[in-house]
Amino acid sequence: MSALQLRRTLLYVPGNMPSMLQNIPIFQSDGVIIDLEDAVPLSEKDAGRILVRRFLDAYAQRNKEILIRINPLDSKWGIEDLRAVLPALPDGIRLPKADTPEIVERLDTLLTEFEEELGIEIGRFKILPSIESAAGVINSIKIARCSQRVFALAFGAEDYTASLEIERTKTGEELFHARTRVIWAARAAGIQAIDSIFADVGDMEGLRRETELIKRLGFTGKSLVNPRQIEVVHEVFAPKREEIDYALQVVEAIQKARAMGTGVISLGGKMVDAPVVKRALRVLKTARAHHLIDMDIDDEVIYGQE
Ligand SMILES: CC(C)(COP(=O)(O)OP(=O)(O)OC[C@H]1O[C@@H](n2cnc3c(N)ncnc32)[C@H](O)[C@@H]1OP(=O)(O)O)[C@@H](O)C(=O)NCCC(=O)NCCSC(=O)C[C@@](O)(CC(=O)O)C(=O)O
Ligand SMILES: [Mg+2]
Repeated sequence: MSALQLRRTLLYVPGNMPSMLQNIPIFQSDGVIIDLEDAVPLSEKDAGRILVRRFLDAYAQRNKEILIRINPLDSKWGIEDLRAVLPALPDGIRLPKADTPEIVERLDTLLTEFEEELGIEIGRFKILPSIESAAGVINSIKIARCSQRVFALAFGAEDYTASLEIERTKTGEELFHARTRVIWAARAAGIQAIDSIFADVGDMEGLRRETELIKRLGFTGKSLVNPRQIEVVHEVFAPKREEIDYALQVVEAIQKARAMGTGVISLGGKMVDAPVVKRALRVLKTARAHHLIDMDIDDEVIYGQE
């Protein structure tokens, strides 16, 4: 069984704020994105990257995935950001404004050069491209496939709406097509899809509604700006007891069907066949990753034994 790495919550932490950085070890998010880009004012770009390097050097017992959002590669800070932070071995780089596959390939090449210089395994540093413009959305399938390092696509709704010169609303109609294309691109490439931030940190019900929506669309996680948002998003992504119970019934039903020599069976009046079983196994793998069940989930249930 392939284990599922949960990335439900990636919390942004501004790289120029020592008081916020120091709490990273205690946050319950699946990962953090230490930001050197938009959260850090121009006057603090240099101080910010030095602070982040010091913080990472001291954070020996890493207990969550650490990504660094560098400044765009074509800005005057991007390469300096990489030079400063990579020796402290973050897990990967979140690349903002990833509008083309070429810019991601350029980062891939730079990461290889740094890995050679540092004498570490080639491919160690991962890439999370941020799709945050119309060009990025259109190119998202090429971006998802252009490097082995790309483990997910992230959507950035704030810059996306700014680039389209439109307002971002809480109902999100204006984001629907872009979100869907980012999800299609990521899923077609077999990688995860991470939704944008929800900026109103006081509106927990709004956050819950948006998270329920983006989960239904197919995102596997969400970027966050405030630690108080973590719990709500984890609650939404956790499979519900009824879903787990139904998934267990589906698996039992299909095993019975197979024993009878058929690939389809009725459960509570509804047809159960391979796609239903596939979804059930997904629920069970997610439940296992949430420690809600401890059984082994066997992909052979879908495909049968040879
Ligand atoms: C939003 C707000 C100002 C609210 O402040 P408030 O003061 O009202 O928050 P409170 O809840 O009162 O804070 C209670 C306690 O938690 C501490 N605390 C709060 N937030 C913390 C945190 N993030 N990390 C650690 N600690 C934290 C705080 O220091 C305090 O600690 P203490 O004083 O000790 O009690 C604050 O959260 C914040 O700055 N967030 C990060 C903002 C940021 O990184 N933006 C850039 C990334 S997005 C982007 O670029 C969009 C995107 O590019 C990409 C995309 O979408 O993916 C696109 O284009 O879309
Ligand atoms: Mg942005």
